[in-house]
Amino acid sequence: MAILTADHLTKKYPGEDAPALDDVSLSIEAGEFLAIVGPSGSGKSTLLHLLGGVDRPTSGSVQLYDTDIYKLNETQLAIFRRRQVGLIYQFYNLMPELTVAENITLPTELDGKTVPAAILDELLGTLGIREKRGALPSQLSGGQQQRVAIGRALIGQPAIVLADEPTGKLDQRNSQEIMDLLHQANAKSGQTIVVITHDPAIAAQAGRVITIEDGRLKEGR
Ligand SMILES: Nc1ncnc2c1ncn2[C@@H]1O[C@H](COP(=O)(O)OP(=O)(O)OP(=O)(O)O)[C@@H](O)[C@H]1O
Repeated sequence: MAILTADHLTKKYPGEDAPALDDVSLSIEAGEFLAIVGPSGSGKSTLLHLLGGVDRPTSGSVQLYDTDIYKLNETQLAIFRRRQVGLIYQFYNLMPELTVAENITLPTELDGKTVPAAILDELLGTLGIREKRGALPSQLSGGQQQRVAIGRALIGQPAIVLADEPTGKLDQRNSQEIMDLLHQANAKSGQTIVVITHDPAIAAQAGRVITIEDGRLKEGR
């Protein structure tokens, strides 16, 4: 069953001649682990942002479950994104003044809900950062910060997790550990995951790989 369907997505940034993304259509199955690869500047991040409702396309549509997300107004889209999309970035993007536990529970709390203590505890344990729950991001290594970001993305069991070069700043061992956590969420909970990567070894572990070149979708496997 397709969880997400992107139809004829085109994105032209203001002032740019060529579109960053040019008529891309794809569908993502529930429970898929998809890697997006391609040269620098080819449009991978632009595609990821459009899949997650972070930016708006110039034309085309994205349907997540039965919601045509770009028909939503800004407020509706922000709420939808918070509930249905987990975002992970290369630079972690944690709130510096919040603790590990507070960073992870923030999206849920913004929704007016509380994360049960046992669920938070289990997730912290899975991520291997239980003893860091009261620490601030500045007191953590890069790998630990990315674990927090993964926790924040997974806690609400979103429809889809979108990760933009999640291991781009990490050494090989930490990179593999981060990927193992994402694969574990995919295998155990059926979490649908899309990862942009430049690393062939990481792409090789995905269930499907698509290639973006010059804003267009090339053949994948
Ligand atoms: N906000 C923006 N305004 C104008 N142009 C942009 C903007 N964001 C991206 N671009 C341009 O769109 C094209 C695609 O960028 P994008 O970041 O999607 O590529 P990418 O494949 O993710 O690159 P990288 O692998 O280097 O992260 C590039 O030419 C880039 O310069």
